[in-house]
Amino acid sequence: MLEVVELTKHFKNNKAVNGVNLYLEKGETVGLLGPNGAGKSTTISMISSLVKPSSGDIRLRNESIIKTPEKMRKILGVVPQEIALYMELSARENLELFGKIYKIPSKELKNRIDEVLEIIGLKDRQKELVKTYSGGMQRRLNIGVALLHEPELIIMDEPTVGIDPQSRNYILETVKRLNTEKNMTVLYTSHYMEEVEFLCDRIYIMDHGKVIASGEKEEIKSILSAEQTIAIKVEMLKGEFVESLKILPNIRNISIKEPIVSIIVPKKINILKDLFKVAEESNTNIISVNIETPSLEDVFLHLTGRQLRN
Ligand SMILES: Nc1ncnc2c1ncn2[C@@H]1O[C@H](COP(=O)(O)OP(=O)(O)OP(=O)(O)O)[C@@H](O)[C@H]1O
Repeated sequence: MLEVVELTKHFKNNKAVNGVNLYLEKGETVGLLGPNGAGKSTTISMISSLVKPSSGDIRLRNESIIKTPEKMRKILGVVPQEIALYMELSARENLELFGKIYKIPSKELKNRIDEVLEIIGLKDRQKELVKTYSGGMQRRLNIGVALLHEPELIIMDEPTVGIDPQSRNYILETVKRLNTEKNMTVLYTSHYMEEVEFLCDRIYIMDHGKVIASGEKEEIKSILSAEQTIAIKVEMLKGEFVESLKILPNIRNISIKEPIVSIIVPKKINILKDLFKVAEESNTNIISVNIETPSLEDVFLHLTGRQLRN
């Protein structure tokens, strides 16, 4: 349905997006993951024809839309990162106003607004002013605006940033429903691994303007299939214990979230004997040892050497 080819955007010397290739099939939910500044928003802005690419192409059903952005706008709903609503109007009034901007015929508009209010769960509060809404409710209305013209493709730019967990779950469930019940194609941008793991079948990981990994969720996780994460919970964490772990052979990575030390080691290696020896020598009491399958967070750490949320 959508194909992005060697897309590039330079802001003076900054290569914000540097040769990105990606595609979306109809009905897919695809995640675009990456830390702050990775180039996700710039990529989305080019797909939405808000920013002109320096080079590369964006194709909708095999047809370049860079010179004909109106073709894209017709089928595309964009949920921006920032709240773009009129605070002094009610939810219904906001939807009426945006419906007119989108030129939805007024006969149709009433039904569309009723349906959208149902989807975003704001039917009962539709007459209240947006400025009295919680952050989560405003985000839901932001999504509602993008759904008004029944888009085939929806692009969401970090739609759950800074909201309470309940609203966040509601949004995630709504996106899932739009995909399964309406066969809506979704491009979902986030720097929360767990959201992308929950929603998306296929994932692109971006860093420094480039796609550094892409594929089916399980495929991406299998990057680490030859390795395993071992989480060691200790009674009291001592520097000596960590230092001795560091010099053990075969340890790929050590991360600490007190009182748990997580290490990544090759699957074939039996590290447990060494682990208990090091604990004994440093007078460390091990409470539990858990062998875990790698998460997307581990994959990101492995690929970039950095934690995602820094
Ligand atoms: N209009 C602009 N002018 C100059 N530089 C820009 C502009 N927009 C973005 N950039 C730069 O491009 C790079 C990528 O930014 P972008 O916002 O696309 O990243 P992101 O992955 O969406 O991050 P975030 O999660 O913070 O939104 C950053 O270095 C940013 O400072």
